[in-house]
Amino acid sequence: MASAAVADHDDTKFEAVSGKRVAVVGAGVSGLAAAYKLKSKGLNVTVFEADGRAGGKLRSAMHNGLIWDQGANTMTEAEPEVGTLLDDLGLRDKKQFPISQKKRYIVRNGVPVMIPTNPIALVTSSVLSTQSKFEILLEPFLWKKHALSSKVSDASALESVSGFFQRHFGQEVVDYLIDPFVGGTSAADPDSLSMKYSFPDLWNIEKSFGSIIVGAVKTKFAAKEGKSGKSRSSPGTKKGSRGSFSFKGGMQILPDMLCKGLSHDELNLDSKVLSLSYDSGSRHESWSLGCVAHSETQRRNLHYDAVIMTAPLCNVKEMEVMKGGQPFQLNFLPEIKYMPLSVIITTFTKEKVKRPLEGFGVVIPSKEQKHGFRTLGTLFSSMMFPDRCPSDLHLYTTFIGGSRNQELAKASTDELKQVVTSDLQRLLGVEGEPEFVNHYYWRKAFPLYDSSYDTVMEAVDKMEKDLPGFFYAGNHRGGLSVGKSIASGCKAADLVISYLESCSNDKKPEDSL
Ligand SMILES: Cc1cc2nc3c(=O)[nH]c(=O)nc-3n(C[C@H](O)[C@H](O)[C@H](O)COP(=O)(O)OP(=O)(O)OC[C@H]3O[C@@H](n4cnc5c(N)ncnc54)[C@H](O)[C@@H]3O)c2cc1C
Ligand SMILES: C=Cc1c2[nH]c(c1C)Cc1[nH]c(c(CCC(=O)O)c1C)Cc1[nH]c(c(C)c1CCC(=O)O)Cc1[nH]c(c(C)c1C=C)C2
Repeated sequence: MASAAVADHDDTKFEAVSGKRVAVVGAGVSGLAAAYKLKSKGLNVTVFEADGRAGGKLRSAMHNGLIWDQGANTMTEAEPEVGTLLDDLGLRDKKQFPISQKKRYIVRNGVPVMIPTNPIALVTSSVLSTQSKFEILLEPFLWKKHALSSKVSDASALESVSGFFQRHFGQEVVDYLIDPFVGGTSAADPDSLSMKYSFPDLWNIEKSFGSIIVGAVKTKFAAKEGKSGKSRSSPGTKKGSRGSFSFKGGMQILPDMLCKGLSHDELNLDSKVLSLSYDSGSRHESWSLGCVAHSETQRRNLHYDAVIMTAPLCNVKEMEVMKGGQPFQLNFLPEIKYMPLSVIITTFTKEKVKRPLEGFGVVIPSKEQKHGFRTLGTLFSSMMFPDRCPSDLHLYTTFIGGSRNQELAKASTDELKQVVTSDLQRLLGVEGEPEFVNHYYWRKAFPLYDSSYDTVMEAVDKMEKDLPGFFYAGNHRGGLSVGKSIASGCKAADLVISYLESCSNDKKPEDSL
């Protein structure tokens, strides 16, 4: 009964906004997820994408029986919005889980060592010295407070990831666990990342419990208790518990399926948004959007009731924005640093790989560059997903650049092929040249969530506050991962619906006059 009442309420709510026109800028996974949600609620959506293809940082390729990803390789289902979307798209059957995904390696003293995944494995592992293992064990008693936190109220908000973990677990943990984790999830280094924005959950745990170990254990128990209570009434809530996954055919399947629901008129590829204008005087469609296609010289102006912006903020900064006929200067948007990255795909015949490793991949800590390594890390793509290449080959995906080596990210395919072959020779014993090489360069792969990121978030909040009906979503807000980008897009769609509903309520008395 209760759920029927809720459904009734929701139906009236959507009736009020159905047919309203919403522009979504950017056909990355956040924009497409937002458009999908809005369309499913009966709104009229148009997606604008500057590129000639949809997907943004999800980009799969195929050639001669090889399948690889040039952008994101895997995703998780930690955000509930992801599970809902996969169900709605009927994509559960296409999910592909990596074989032995828990086997992940870091390099220590020039050789790959498996990263321990539980406390017992940590004790026996050679990743850390005995002293560091004790420091972890004794962290509840030995962790140090932020030196300035008691004097300057907001000083801890600016703390770097390395500073934070150094206080809790010591420098070796930073060098051999945190640095490779950060490298393998953002291509950044722990000195420049902000703890508050990169690991908000751990940052909050320290605020509540002090010790990370105590806080993590207590939070885990509390979550388990919550879950067991829940699972009695609704079985099957452990959908996201199997870790990272891809799709048969690569990550591109996800944007492709999202695009399938959009008609030709609803998805405008090759359409770069150049300007946005808000006019509060208009009763309907108070937003005007100017865009230009590659093939055209003339700008098209189109009208909408709301806008969801998912283009990277560096692109938003270039847009001309007007409010009430006056320029709305975006000079309050700070410059954002981006990580450049090259992704190199190689294949080697199996007999040429003398020491292959099973599992997810290997990341190289910055400290290990002294042994001559120049790559950030390599995913063992065909070990994870054997159908990605013929059975006589190994296919590898190697990442180069990031904050550690920004110049090398820009190098030629030939130079990078040598760099990758040299690192794989040391790590896996590959012999000779790769059979196949593919190179994709991301000039701005990831925004850097550094200590000035609070000014970025403040500027985004200001844009939304000063521009009614404008909502910002995507990987510049709340996290880099595919899952977090989807969640951000879905949240923006919900906010648009609430906003349009409130507009229609405001207009009702006037309408009846
Ligand atoms: C190499 C690489 C590996 C990654 N690996 C993983 C991984 O394994 N797991 C994971 O979870 N995440 C991974 N990520 C991160 C994740 O893929 C991205 O953060 C996420 O896909 C971003 O989605 P988005 O929609 O926010 O942005 P984007 O995908 O960047 O989409 C924004 C879109 O806006 C368009 N645009 C820009 N300006 C305009 C304009 N003026 N008009 C119209 N359109 C415009 C762009 O062309 C783009 O298509 C990886 C990213 C990269 C680059
Ligand atoms: C070595 C460089 C990189 C590798 N992948 C990426 C880089 C820069 C990009 C990337 N990978 C992940 C994400 C999402 C981050 C998030 O916030 O969830 C991004 C942007 C997924 C990921 N990769 C690794 C981990 C621990 C995660 C988190 C999700 C999960 O646990 O599966 C580690 C890792 N990345 C790379 C390798 C070789 C590797 C581990 C051995 C490549």
